[in-house]
Amino acid sequence: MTTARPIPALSLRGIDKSFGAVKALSSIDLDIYPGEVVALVGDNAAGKSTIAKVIAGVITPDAGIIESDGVPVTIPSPTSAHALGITTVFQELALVENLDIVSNLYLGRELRRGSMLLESEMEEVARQVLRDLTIRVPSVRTLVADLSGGQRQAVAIARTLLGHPRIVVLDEPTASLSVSSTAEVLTLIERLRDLGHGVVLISHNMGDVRAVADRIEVLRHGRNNGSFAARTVSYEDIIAAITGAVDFSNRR
Ligand SMILES: Nc1ncnc2c1ncn2[C@@H]1O[C@H](COP(=O)(O)OP(=O)(O)OP(=O)(O)O)[C@@H](O)[C@H]1O
Repeated sequence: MTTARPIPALSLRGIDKSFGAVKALSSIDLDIYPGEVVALVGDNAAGKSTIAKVIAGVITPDAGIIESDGVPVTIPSPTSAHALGITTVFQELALVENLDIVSNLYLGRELRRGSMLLESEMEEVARQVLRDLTIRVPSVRTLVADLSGGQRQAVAIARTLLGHPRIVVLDEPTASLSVSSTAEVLTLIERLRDLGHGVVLISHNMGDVRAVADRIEVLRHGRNNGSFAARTVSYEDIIAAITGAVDFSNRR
């Protein structure tokens, strides 16, 4: 007896996107399942960030179908992405250095009663979110300026969780992090999966990808070039797919 796979939380089919003469995406397919880390890998200009932006509602595709839980949808804006339970943490972290963790978590969506900020309520939720993700910081009142790179990335990810997303897209979350900070962020990604989120991990770092991904989707020149189970694929096959040494475009 075979067990049917669940319906993807988000499914992209035949997504095209051009910027003038540059065809950034050509008929891209991508499925994101709950409780799974799918890594999106590929060389520079392969189209990874463009896909992240399509999912985030930052850019609109020229063609293709997007389904959320099997239902056709459009994602014309970041607000509509949020409404579908999609949250994206882009490379350039949008944290404010001279504010503390609580203020950063709630930036632009502070809890208020009338004109009064509900500081202790925000502090309590902040503690809970950090606890759920097993993120260790000196205090929720520590300034972001005093955090390590890994802790900052963790706070940026925790911030997205306040919106109770189903899908978390992480664009190069370990770029420019130290070895120990990278390890913290990878543990956090596993935690997100264990909490049932569908995670899209965009990364150039094959070590990171192989450490946490369940599935690896390779892009080359804006096209799919293979879908691999991370546990069993060889390093050589991934590199061959990324460089185009082997055409894996039918392997889906
Ligand atoms: N806003 C834009 N205007 C014009 N061209 C763009 C734009 N965004 C992306 N592109 C082009 O689309 C292609 C795919 O870019 P994208 O940023 O998605 O690649 P990537 O795989 O994320 O690359 P990298 O790993 O270098 O970040 C590139 O050729 C890029 O120059």
